[in-house]
Amino acid sequence: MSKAQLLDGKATADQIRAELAVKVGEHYARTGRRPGLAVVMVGDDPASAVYVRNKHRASTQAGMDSRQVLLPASATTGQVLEMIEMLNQDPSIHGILLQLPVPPHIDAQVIIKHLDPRKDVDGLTPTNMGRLMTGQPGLRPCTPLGIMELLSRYHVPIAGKKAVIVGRSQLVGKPLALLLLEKDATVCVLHSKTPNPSIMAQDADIVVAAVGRPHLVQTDWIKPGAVVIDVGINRTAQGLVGDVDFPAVLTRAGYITPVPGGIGPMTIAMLLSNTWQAFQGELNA
Ligand SMILES: Nc1nc(=O)c2c([nH]1)NC[C@@H]1CN(c3ccc(C(=O)N[C@@H](CCC(=O)O)C(=O)O)cc3)C=[N+]21
Repeated sequence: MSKAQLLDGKATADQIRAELAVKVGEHYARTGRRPGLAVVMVGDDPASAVYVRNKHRASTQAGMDSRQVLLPASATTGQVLEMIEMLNQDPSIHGILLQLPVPPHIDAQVIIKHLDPRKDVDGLTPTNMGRLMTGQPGLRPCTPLGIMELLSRYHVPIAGKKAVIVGRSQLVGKPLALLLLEKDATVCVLHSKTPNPSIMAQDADIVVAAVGRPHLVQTDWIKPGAVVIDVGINRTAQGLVGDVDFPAVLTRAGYITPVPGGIGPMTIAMLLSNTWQAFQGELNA
C-alpha cells in the first residue's frame, strides 16, 4: 500500500525559527535593538493559555522581546481598547496579537479595527485584509501564510492546480483562498451549507481542512496522490487530532500534514516572521 509523504511542519518551523534567530541576533549585535511582540489574552481559556505560552517561548527563543498581556475575563471592550492603544504607542512593541477567541461580551472586530496595521502581526485589520484582497504587500494571517510557506519549502506546485478549502473562517479559510488564488490555483471554498462536500473535494489536487471537526475528511474525499493540509486542532479522548482521518487518508494522499507537528508549529513560525517584518518596518502603513 502506498503512503503519503509527510509535510513536516515541526521541522520546517524549527528551521525558520533558527533562521530568524540568526537575523535577530545579528541585528541586536549591531544596533542593540530587538523586535518586541505583545500577545494580548482576555480571560483564561485553558487552550488559549497554552498557545500564548507557546508563542511566548518561541519569540523569546528567537531573541525577541515577548510581552504577555493578560486581562481578566471581566474586562470590558473599552478596557481592552485602552491596552491596545498603549501598545500601539509603545515604540518597543512592533507586533500585537489579540488571542482569539475573546469572551462573548467583547467585540473582537472593534478591537482589531483599532490595531495599528503596522503592528498587526495576525494580518486581521481591515487595512491588511484589504491589502491581501488587492495584492499589495502587507502583513498576512499566520496560519494561511504558514500553509503557503510549507508548500513552498516542499516545492509543491500550486499554479493551475485545483484547491479545495473546507472552512471559510476569517483567520484561515478566507485569507488562504486569496493567497492560493495569488499563486494561480483554482480555488473552491466549502462550508457548513455546502451539499455533498466530499464530491466537491474528490477532484482537488490540494485539500485544506480548517473547520474543527475530527475525522471530517475521509478517504472518499481525496483523489489519489492529492496534497492534504490539516489545520484542525481538536482535543479528543484519543488525544490531539486534526480534521482529517489521518491513518486512512495517509494511504491515499501524495502529501499530508500531521497533527500535531503540522500547521500549528508553522503558524507560530509565521507569527515570528511577521514580527520580524513589522520590526523592520518594511510595510510602513
Ligand atoms: N489571534 C489569533 N491568532 C492565532 O494564530 C490563533 C488564535 N488567535 N487563537 C487560537 C489559534 C490556534 N493557534 C495555534 C497555534 C499553534 C498551535 C500549535 O503549535 N500546535 C501544536 C500542538 C500544541 C498542542 O499540544 O496543543 C501542533 O499542532 O503541533 C496550535 C494552534 C493559533 N491561533
